[in-house]
Amino acid sequence: MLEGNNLECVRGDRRLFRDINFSLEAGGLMQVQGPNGSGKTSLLRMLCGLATPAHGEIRWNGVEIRALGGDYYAAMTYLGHLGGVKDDLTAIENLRISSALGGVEIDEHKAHDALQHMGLGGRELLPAKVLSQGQRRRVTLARLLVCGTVLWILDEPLTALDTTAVKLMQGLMEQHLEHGGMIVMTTHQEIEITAVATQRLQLA
Ligand SMILES: Nc1ncnc2c1ncn2[C@@H]1O[C@H](COP(=O)(O)OP(=O)(O)OP(=O)(O)O)[C@@H](O)[C@H]1O
Repeated sequence: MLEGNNLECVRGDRRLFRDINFSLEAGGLMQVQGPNGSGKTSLLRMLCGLATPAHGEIRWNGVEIRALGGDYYAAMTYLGHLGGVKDDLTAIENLRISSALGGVEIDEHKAHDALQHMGLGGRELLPAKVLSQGQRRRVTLARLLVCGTVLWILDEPLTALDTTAVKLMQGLMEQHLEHGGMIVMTTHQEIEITAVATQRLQLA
């Protein structure tokens, strides 16, 4: 279970939010919503330990995430809105390296299969710089097929995706939730995801 207790975020001289509370259980989806600049990315960065709350705490299965360290990272995958795809590496290399950095080593065959599943068949060996924005996003999202983590934290995962890829992601996320996974995500796009428990966290 992921819990946020009385979370507060201060950026520069601005308080973006305070008193944010939630708990997310197996099979649960939390959609973080709010206008540009309301603090959605800041909240997600807190939830994956990249930023520290000005106040409050984040717990994973009852333990503060900073105390858990590597055990938390083994359970969680964070995909930031920039994607982190490296221009000079091929799609396969990008996927294998980002997976390894996330603690999961995959061979070329597995990377190939995941990229093919994401509709990138025939593009796997091209340097990422020649891929379209939507194709680059698909390379980033292919991580979800190989990571094996229970908690996905996704910042604007649907940006630049066409309708086919949005449907693919919808299916992938629903399958993850059906199997007891958890997802925290932001999106400015409309998407209906079936989950046993969906909650919306609105930032002002
Ligand atoms: N390191 C920082 N120092 C000062 N201000 C920051 C810093 N990082 C973010 N901010 C500010 O915090 C606010 C919230 O940023 P954040 O990226 O969390 O918003 P968001 O809700 O994700 O926005 P968007 O919908 O545009 O992605 C913005 O005004 C941003 O400029």
